[in-house]
Amino acid sequence: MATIAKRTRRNVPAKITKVHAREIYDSRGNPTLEVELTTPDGTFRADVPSGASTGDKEAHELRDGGARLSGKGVAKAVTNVIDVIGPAILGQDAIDIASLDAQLCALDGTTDKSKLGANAILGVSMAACRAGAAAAGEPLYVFLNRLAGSPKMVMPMPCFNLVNGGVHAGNALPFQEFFACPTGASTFREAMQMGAETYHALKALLKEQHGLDSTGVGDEGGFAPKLSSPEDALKLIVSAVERAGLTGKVTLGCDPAASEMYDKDRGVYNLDFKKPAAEQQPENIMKGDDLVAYWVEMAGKYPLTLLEDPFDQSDFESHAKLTAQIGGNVEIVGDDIFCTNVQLVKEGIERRATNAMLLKVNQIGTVTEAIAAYKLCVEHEWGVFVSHRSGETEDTFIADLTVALGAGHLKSGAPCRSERLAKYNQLLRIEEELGADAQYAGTDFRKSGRF
Ligand SMILES: O=C(O)[C@@H](CO)OP(=O)(O)O
Ligand SMILES: [Mg+2]
Repeated sequence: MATIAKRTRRNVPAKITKVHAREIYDSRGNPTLEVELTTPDGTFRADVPSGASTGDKEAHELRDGGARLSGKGVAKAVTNVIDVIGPAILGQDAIDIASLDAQLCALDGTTDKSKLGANAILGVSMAACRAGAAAAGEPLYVFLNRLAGSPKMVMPMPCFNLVNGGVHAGNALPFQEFFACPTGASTFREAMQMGAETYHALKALLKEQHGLDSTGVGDEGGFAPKLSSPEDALKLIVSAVERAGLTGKVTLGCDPAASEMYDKDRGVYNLDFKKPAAEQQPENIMKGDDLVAYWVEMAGKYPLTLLEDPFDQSDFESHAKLTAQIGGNVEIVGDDIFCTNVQLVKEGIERRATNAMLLKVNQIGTVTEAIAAYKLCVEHEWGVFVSHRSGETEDTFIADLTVALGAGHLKSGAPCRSERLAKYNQLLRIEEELGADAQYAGTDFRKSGRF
């Protein structure tokens, strides 16, 4: 950590002198929010991402009424930042993130941030962290590490989303994300190379087996081939890993985003939900227990190390059954079921629903609350998997946050497309800056906050 140690922490107040916001566009071509916060150290920017397979209990993303071809705008959220939040926080110290975030929550006054918008609030919270880091004279990841009181900064194991399905792609694949996880790398740089090589091997395989038109990509940069069987996707990644000469070093992960395939009225999971009714097969309509058995089978057949949202967000029972059966070997991550919300995570811990939480800052709306959810997980020896959203920007905040927390793993899509690579490339820079002190999580990726 040579470079960092040489810096002297300034810790001068970072009085906020101006708050500005504007509408920009995300990686899906939809409007999203950008915030700029000015202190004597300069102007600090943060962009807010946006999800497609959102959890029912996520903090409220404020969108304007009416539909444009590019999706609903965020003009109201922009106005809330400029006219409501700005005047209220002028003169505040951006170094004191906890107080600032508490003030933002109080100003909103609702439990789901629906008055001002979680997007408006989060943009200010993230930009303030950047201003605070500048005032302290530290890189963002060091500032966030102290803010979280996390014992160790760790380079995360990146989970590369190589095959896209679900609501992120136009194919018939029911599961949303299939990951290649370079657990066997020894540095983050090597993990990146493994991810990129597996990606290229997969592209070549897809061309050979499914033709040129199979190499189009989904929302997160992974390929979206015309497959409908999830097992075919798992097999393809196993073959790509083999072709890249990385067998044993790269394992698999999957986020089926099962809330999307849950038929509430019938209480069943429909793995053919993207197919016309006439083509749906009875064996692909499953009850909770059938799907538990399906996942146990998949974990036995494939080198699966991580499984996110294997059931609907309301189905704590099936989550708990699966965690009891395979949780020792496979990290079972809750995304829609917890929404980075301390109250929901508490319930999950009591019911032993999973053994890890997905952390998305915009699901809860302030950096402070996301850190609180992280701390609760660490106390209970749960994993914390940091995540981008399917609608992303060039903002790299989550890269710094993941290192800062020592969360051990993150997902930021495929190793292609700049909004995804922005995070991975920032991690390459951080690893270089940490120098000899950089520790890569690798096979220990589940030891979030306990390295
Ligand atoms: O389900 C997820 O984990 C995410 C990110 O990959 O997708 P979205 O942002 O659409 O919710
Ligand atoms: Mg998910």
